[in-house]
Amino acid sequence: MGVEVAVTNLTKSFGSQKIWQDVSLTLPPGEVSALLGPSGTGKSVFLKSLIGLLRPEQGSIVIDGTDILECSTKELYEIRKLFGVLFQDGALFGSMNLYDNVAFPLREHTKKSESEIRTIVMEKLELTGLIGAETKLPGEISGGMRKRAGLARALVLDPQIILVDEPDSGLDPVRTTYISQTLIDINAEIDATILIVSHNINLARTVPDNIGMLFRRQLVMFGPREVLLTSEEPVVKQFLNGTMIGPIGMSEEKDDAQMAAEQAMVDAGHHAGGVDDVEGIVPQMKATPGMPFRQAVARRQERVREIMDTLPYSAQLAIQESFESTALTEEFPAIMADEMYAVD
Ligand SMILES: Nc1ncnc2c1ncn2[C@@H]1O[C@H](COP(=O)(O)OP(=O)(O)OP(=O)(O)O)[C@@H](O)[C@H]1O
Repeated sequence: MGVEVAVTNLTKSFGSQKIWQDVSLTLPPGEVSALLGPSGTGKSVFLKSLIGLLRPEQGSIVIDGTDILECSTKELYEIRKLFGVLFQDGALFGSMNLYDNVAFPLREHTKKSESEIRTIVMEKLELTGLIGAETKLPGEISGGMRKRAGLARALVLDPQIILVDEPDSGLDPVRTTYISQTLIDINAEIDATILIVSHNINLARTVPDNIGMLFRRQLVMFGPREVLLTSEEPVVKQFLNGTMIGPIGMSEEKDDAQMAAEQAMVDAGHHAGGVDDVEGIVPQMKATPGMPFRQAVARRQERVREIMDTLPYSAQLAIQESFESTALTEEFPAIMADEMYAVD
């Protein structure tokens, strides 16, 4: 199972520009979490901080029991081996075909034979739907395939934590759904802790077990998906519905006068953009039939049950509903459902 990542009171600035402050969240081991937020709120900076590429000036990041802001360079090197990272553009080597790109970390960091490498590379290419494309160069394939190749490469060293920076960027909605499905399948297959950074609304609604949101240099919230998806917080509602009405502006935060002017336009019949308000919860994606049972589902139920009392009432109702429907699906074996619902 993947490891826990516990972030406490993390603050990061560049010179006098504060990116975010006092960010605290825990990525539950083996679950899929997403960090949302408008452009420029520091989501990528957060990912880079987790892997030690950027250094926040305050707080702690404890991974597998080690605070990476306090540890030695050698310890950080060891901790980094737990990570697989998918950067926005896939970060592939343009002169290498897909096979060699995916094999690269194995050739660089292990002493495995070429036949062992072949077995691993082909397994990851199959998991990411790239069998048949091994000999293609990155320049000869679509953006979606490049992302999947980047994902395959991020998986070859059996990471326990996978960081994914905007898996949807540059992809059409259908390809975004495919990569979303791939992320869920990977979680089912290797039970790694996954953090996805995105501003894609559909992905946010359907993929993660837990969701957080950055806005105005703060972590607005982080918790089980139902908390954010049922939230009445104006910034969350605006973000999830993609409209112009709300605190998120074009390039910077709005002032009250601008918000009032925009509301007046809508009251006069102007369309504020976005889809019609989506209320309630869209079901979470499941692993593709034939994949292993996603162990995170049962673990999460147990965990969420323990913190249920601390959650907003609307989230509690949605969680209860999802527990009931999960217990009725094949993904959640009946025997486990019985254990879950046993009275203590
Ligand atoms: N190395 C750096 N040096 C100085 N400023 C930086 C550095 N990296 C990022 N920033 C600044 O930090 C802020 C947050 O950037 P970041 O890329 O993390 O935002 P984001 O939320 O990921 O945005 P997007 O969704 O558009 O990718 C930006 O103002 C950016 O200019």
